[in-house]
Amino acid sequence: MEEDCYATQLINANGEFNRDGLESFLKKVKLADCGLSYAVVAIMGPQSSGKSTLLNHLFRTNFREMDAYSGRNQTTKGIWIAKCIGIEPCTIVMDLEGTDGRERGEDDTTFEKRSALFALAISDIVLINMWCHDIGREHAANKPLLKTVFQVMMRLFSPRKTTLLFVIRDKTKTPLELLEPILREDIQKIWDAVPKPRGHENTHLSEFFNVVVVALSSYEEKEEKFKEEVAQLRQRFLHSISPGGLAGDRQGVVPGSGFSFSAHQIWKIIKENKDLDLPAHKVMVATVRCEEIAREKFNQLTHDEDWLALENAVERGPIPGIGKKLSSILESYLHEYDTQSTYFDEGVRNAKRQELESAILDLLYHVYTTMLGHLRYKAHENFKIRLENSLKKGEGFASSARACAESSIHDFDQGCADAAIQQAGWDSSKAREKLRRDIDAHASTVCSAKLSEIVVKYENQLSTALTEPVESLLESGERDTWASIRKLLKHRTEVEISAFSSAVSGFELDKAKMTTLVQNLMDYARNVVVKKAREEAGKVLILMKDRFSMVFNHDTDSLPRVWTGKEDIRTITKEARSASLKLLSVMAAIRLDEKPDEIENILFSCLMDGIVAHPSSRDRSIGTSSDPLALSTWDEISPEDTLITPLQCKSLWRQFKAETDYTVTQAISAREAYRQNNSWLPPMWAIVAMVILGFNELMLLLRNPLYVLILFVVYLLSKALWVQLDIEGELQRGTLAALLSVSSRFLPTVMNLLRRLAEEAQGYAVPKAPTQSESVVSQSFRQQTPQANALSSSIPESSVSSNISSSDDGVEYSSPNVTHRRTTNIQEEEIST
Ligand SMILES: Nc1nc2c(ncn2[C@@H]2O[C@H](COP(=O)(O)OP(=O)(O)OP(=O)(O)O)[C@@H](O)[C@H]2O)c(=O)[nH]1
Repeated sequence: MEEDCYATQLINANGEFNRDGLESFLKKVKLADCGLSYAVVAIMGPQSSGKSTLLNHLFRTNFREMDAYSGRNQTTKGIWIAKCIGIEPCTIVMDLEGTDGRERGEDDTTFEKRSALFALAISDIVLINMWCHDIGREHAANKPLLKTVFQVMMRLFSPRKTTLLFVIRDKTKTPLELLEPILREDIQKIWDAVPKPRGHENTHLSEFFNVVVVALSSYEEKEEKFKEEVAQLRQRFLHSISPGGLAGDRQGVVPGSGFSFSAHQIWKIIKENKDLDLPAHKVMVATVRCEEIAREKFNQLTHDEDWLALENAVERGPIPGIGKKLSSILESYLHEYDTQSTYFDEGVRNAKRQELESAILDLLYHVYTTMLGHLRYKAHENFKIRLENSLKKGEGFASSARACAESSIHDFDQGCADAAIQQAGWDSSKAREKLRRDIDAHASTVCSAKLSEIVVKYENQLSTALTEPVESLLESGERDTWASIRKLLKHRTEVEISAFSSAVSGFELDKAKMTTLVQNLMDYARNVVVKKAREEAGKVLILMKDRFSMVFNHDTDSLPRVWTGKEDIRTITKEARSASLKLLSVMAAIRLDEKPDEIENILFSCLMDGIVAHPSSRDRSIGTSSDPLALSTWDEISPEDTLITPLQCKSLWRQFKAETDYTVTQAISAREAYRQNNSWLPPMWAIVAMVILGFNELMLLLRNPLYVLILFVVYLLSKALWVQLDIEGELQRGTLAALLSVSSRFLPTVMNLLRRLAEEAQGYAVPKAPTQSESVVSQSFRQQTPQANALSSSIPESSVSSNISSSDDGVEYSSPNVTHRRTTNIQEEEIST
């Protein structure tokens, strides 16, 4: 199939540029792929001078030719363009509207000039078609054309060399060797006559043009010869752009991809009648085209499937080797740009390449920063896990945090290097700093938490080690209580601080921080003691009563005291109160600073020595400066260390005394009762009086044996009654009670005794009756209430037998001793509560 020349009208008769037509034509001839390897040929000459016929034979195009039989009418309007068939490299030929045409008249001069300028601006070879018979003629048709060509050539302001190929048509028998000098002379004359711009006055024609002359036989008369000569001429167009070829120096040539834009711009400038600066135009074309190529490449990238997949994937997580992938994308698009822009002006090309690279990098930067975000997050999480594992292994916090931070940041750096694009030189230092800050913040949080755990642990240990011993020491209320507490506090604090220091050594805390923590621990220990002391001070009255009861009710061997009448209750009471007051003096203030004070002396002098002890003296004492307890502070003790103020001490002492007085009273009652119970014999003076006054009767009895027998029988009966009536037991409950009891039971007992004697005398076997003492004791035990049982179990056995008896009606009653024990037990219950 024969190749098409794609003839297209480039500019119509009205001077309108067919941009779309040209684009379409260039696509068909694939000029963009040619780069700079293409040539442009134009033909100009008088109308109907056989231009189209020549081009069609020379380049196998199909420009419209005039029918030889229809007359010499204009066939080519405007400028047409077509591809030369079979000419390498790609050659484009332009057929210009003929000059000097009858239809256009004088006005056509403008179009002639414009089309001539256009042809000269974009063509490498310009064919000037002329009749042979015009050579040497003064008014030849080609002279105005040449003048126009030279004039417009001046406007290009370019020393570009274009080949002017003069094609002499219908050559005559005159040999070309004779015609050519004449033609060149004509050309030179015209050149000389054309006004030249400043600086080009003496410029030679050859600096702008290569002038070549060929002559062809008449197509109409010697067609075969014509075709033969045209075929020869065609050979000169093959590889016309090669060195030594027919084309000019091609300095203004633009790459094939810019041809359309360039041609359009040139025509625009020509139409606007502006000066056409070809070098500037070349730069302008390069700028526009490079921009177009760069824009096209950028758009292609934004729709690139690989890129879009990468952009989506990076949102979901880190992508290994992303830097290389991004680099590859960048390189491939820059390479395409380089390939397509390679023939444009180097300066422009490089500038636009940088712009394209920058735009692509801006696009890729988002992916890079997202990737950095993933890397930073991952490194941060890894740091947390590593630190936790390291701490679980028991390694020191500071060294673990350091090592984990270094390895996490190292991982991040490696990730950054992996994500980096070589061409970009992006800076990851900000993300690195952020990661460092995050790691430091996390390490700081963990450090604080771990330190808090350790601090709490040692605080608890301190609390455990101090609370109960301090409580015990305070409740002992000894003179050296506070010295012992200070010693205990110092010892336990030292032990715990030593252990604490070892425990936190791995944190590598600075000296100030360590000092603060140790001080806090010391303060905590002190506060534990203070808190305990305040707590104990709050229940000092109970403790004092407890102490009083302990001392009062127990002897020196800590055995429960029995009030036998021998005890010195006054001394014992004083001792017990003294112990309680000592406890109060211990509880009155916190003495952790080893400063001497007079609290104990003041309390003893004021309260034990009776200065303000009596309630009646209260009103007189309070408010007087002479009473040391009429104050709300102790002299040597700061308000913070004061647990019980002097006024409170006084008040507590009054309350204490009031509540313990009953105990003392009970003790005194018990002692008196014991004494009475154990002294049933008459006083010594009565016995002596009885012996002296009854001496005669005694002697009388001793002298008469019957009296002695009667006395013996009376003794026996009396003894029997004594035992039967348990008179000794009755007397222990009091004389009056004994008399009443014995008198009420005397007669029945005597009767019972006599009855039994009578029965025994008559020989009846009388069952043995329990003895009075046995029945009384068993009855007594049977009739004891549970409370009495409890009481009896809490007091000595000897006391039970002597203090508990039963009445005739079976109701139990207690001696004063029993009452005293009840009181004691009630106090004990209060203390234990
Ligand atoms: N005498 C002569 N006539 C020719 C020659 N070549 C073509 N012609 C005739 O010239 C007439 C015009 O031919 P075209 O090729 O259309 O001429 P043109 O210059 O393209 O015409 P326009 O495009 O209208 O300017 C036709 O009738 C051709 O037969 C030639 O070599 N000698």
